[in-house]
Amino acid sequence: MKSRAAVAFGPGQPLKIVEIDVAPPKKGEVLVKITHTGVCHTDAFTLSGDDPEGVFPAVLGHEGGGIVVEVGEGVTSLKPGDHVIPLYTAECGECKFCKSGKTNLCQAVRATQGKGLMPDGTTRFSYNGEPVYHYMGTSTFSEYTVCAEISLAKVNPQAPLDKVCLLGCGVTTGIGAVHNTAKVKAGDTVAVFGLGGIGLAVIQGAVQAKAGRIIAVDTNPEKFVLAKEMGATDFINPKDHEKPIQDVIVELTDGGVDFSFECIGNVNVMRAALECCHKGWGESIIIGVAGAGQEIRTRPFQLVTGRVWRGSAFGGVKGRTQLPGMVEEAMAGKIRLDPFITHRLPLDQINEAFDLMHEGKSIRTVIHFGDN
Ligand SMILES: NC(=O)c1ccc[n+]([C@@H]2O[C@H](COP(=O)([O-])OP(=O)(O)OC[C@H]3O[C@@H](n4cnc5c(N)ncnc54)[C@H](O)[C@@H]3O)[C@@H](O)[C@H]2O)c1
Ligand SMILES: [Zn+2]
Ligand SMILES: [Zn+2]
Repeated sequence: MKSRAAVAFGPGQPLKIVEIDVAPPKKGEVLVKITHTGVCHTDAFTLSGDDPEGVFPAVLGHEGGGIVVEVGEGVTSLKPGDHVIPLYTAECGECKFCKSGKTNLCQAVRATQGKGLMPDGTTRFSYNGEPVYHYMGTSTFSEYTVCAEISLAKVNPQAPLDKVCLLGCGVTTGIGAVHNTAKVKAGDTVAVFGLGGIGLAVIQGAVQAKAGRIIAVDTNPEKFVLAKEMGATDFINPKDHEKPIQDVIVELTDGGVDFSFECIGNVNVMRAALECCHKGWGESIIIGVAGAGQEIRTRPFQLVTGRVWRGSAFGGVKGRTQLPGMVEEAMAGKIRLDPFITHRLPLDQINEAFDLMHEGKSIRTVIHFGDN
C-alpha cells in the first residue's frame, strides 16, 4: 500500500515527504496507522549522522500512537482497531533478559532492529522500488508502519493518541528513570541536567516521588519557566558561574545531591552530574545519548568514595506490561502531558519541528497525519 512518510535519505539532510510503499505485515508483525508522533532528540541525533546504528534511507520516528489496521500470521494479542503505542524497547517475555526480571532490555528483536530491519532481516518499506529502512522498530514518521507484535503496547482506546504518543519515549523515559532506575524517595535532593522533554519528565517523576529539592540545570534560561511550572525548586545556568557546575551544586546542597540525571548526551556534563552527587551514596543516572566513540571519564576515587554511575533506557519501563498503566495514569491526570506539547504541526512541516528543537524553542512538537 502507499503511505505518506517523511524519509531521511541521508545524514544531515532535511526529511523529504514522499509516498512510500508499505508491504503487508508478515508473521508476527502488525500494520499500524500512525495518527500522531512526537519528535525526540534521538531522531535528530540519528539524522545528524552521529548515530553508529543510523542507516539510510530510513523512516525515523519512535514516539508515536496509532491504530492497528492488519495483523500478520500468528499474531494473537492484537486485532484491527486496537490502539497501540510502538515500542523501541520490545517485550517478548521469553528471552533471557525478559525472564531475568532485572531489566527492560528485551533482546528478541534487538539485532535486526539496530540494522533497520524487521525480525526476518528484510524491510517492509520501499521507495521507487529501492529499500527504505526501519528505525528503532517503530518508524512513526510514516502514516502506515509495520512493527513486530512484541514491539506494540495495547492501550486504552479512550486515551487521546495526540497526547499519549509522548509516552512512547520522552515522558516515560524521564519518569521511569526516577522510579525504576534511581528509585528516588521522599525528601531526596535531585539535580536534573538538561530541561528538554526528558529532563522535564524527570522533574515530574521527582515531584511524584516527593523529592525535597529539585535543582534544574540548563544553559538556556528560557527552559526554567516550564521547569518551574513542573515543580523544580532551584534553577542554575552554568554560564552564570565561573566555577565548575558540580562545585556550585555541592556547595548549594551541603555536600551534594542524592540523585542526578543527565538528560543532554554531553559526556562532560555526565562527569559533572556524577561529581555533584553526595559522597557515600549519591547516584547519577545517564539518560542522554552521546555521539559515537565518545567516552565518559572521572577520577575512580569518585566511585571508591561511594558515588554510583548508572544508565537508563526507556526509563527501565517494560513496554507491553507497564505502558498501558502509564496511559491510564495520564488519563487520570497523574501524569501531565499537556505541558510538554509546545507545538503541533502536520507531517508536511516536520522539518520545522527539528528546527524548533535545535533552536531550543520547543519541548515537544506533535506531528499529525490527519487534519488535527
Ligand atoms: N536513554 C533513553 O532511553 C533516551 C530516551 C529519549 C531520549 N534520550 C536522549 O536524552 C537526551 C535529551 O533528549 P531531549 O529530547 O530532552 O532533548 P532536548 O534537546 O529537547 O533537551 C536538551 C536540553 O539540554 C540543554 N543543554 C544542552 N547543553 C547543555 C549543557 N552543557 N548544560 C546544561 N544544559 C544543556 C538544552 O538547552 C536543552 O534544553 C538526548 O541525548 C536524547 O537522545 C535518551
Ligand atoms: Zn526518544
Ligand atoms: Zn524479551
